[in-house]
Amino acid sequence: MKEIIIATKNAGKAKEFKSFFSAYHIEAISLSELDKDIDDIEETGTTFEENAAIKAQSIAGMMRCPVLADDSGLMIDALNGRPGVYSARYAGEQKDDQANIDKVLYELKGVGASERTARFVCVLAVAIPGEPAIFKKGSCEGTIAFSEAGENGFGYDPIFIPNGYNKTMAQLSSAEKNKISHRKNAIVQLEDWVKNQNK
Ligand SMILES: O=c1[nH]c(=O)c2ncn([C@@H]3O[C@H](COP(=O)(O)OP(=O)(O)OP(=O)(O)O)[C@@H](O)[C@H]3O)c2[nH]1
Ligand SMILES: [Mg+2]
Repeated sequence: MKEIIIATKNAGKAKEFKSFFSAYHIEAISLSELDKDIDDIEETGTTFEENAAIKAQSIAGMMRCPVLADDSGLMIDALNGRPGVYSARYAGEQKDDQANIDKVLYELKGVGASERTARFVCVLAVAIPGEPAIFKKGSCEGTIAFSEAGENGFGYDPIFIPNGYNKTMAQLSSAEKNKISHRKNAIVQLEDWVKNQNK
């Protein structure tokens, strides 16, 4: 089976990429599965695009093969787009999903249902040694719940209610999430490139 390296150490993302790529008979390999120990890549950018490019290009340079990276996050209108690019570390360097959720719910105390609009955003960057990077962006619109619900997914999924649903992303099955997510909406735009990897 063909393989593609995904420049992520996030187990939740890796699981979703494995599922997307298996449909094309490609194995998505995350950084945690490589034989080498890869140091954490500093995400010094201020946009999803910059951070996705930093992650994809640094691993492509090291491995000398095409690499896909995902930089993603949750943008909440009532918080002026925060946590945004800082979603993983919103409550501190330890990247604690529960602490991040608690911080968002605290900051949205007193904010009414109609003001709790938000979206997940995902930017994918493909770095191919010697070629310009390819970028694709996907989003998923929704609202922030008043409390957590659900066990599936990762990150902020327990407090994000996608538009058209009355449950959180974490209450959807992974198959349901993978049909509507920001990641899915970005990856479908890479379909031609993905299919070419298998030739
Ligand atoms: O509920 C969620 N469902 C999702 O589908 C999702 N996608 C992203 N996020 C949040 O945004 C951060 C990304 O930050 P990020 O792109 O820097 O990734 P990361 O640092 O976790 O891993 P890496 O890929 O950089 O190794 C993540 O940690 C999460 O907090 C999500 N939350
Ligand atoms: Mg990161």
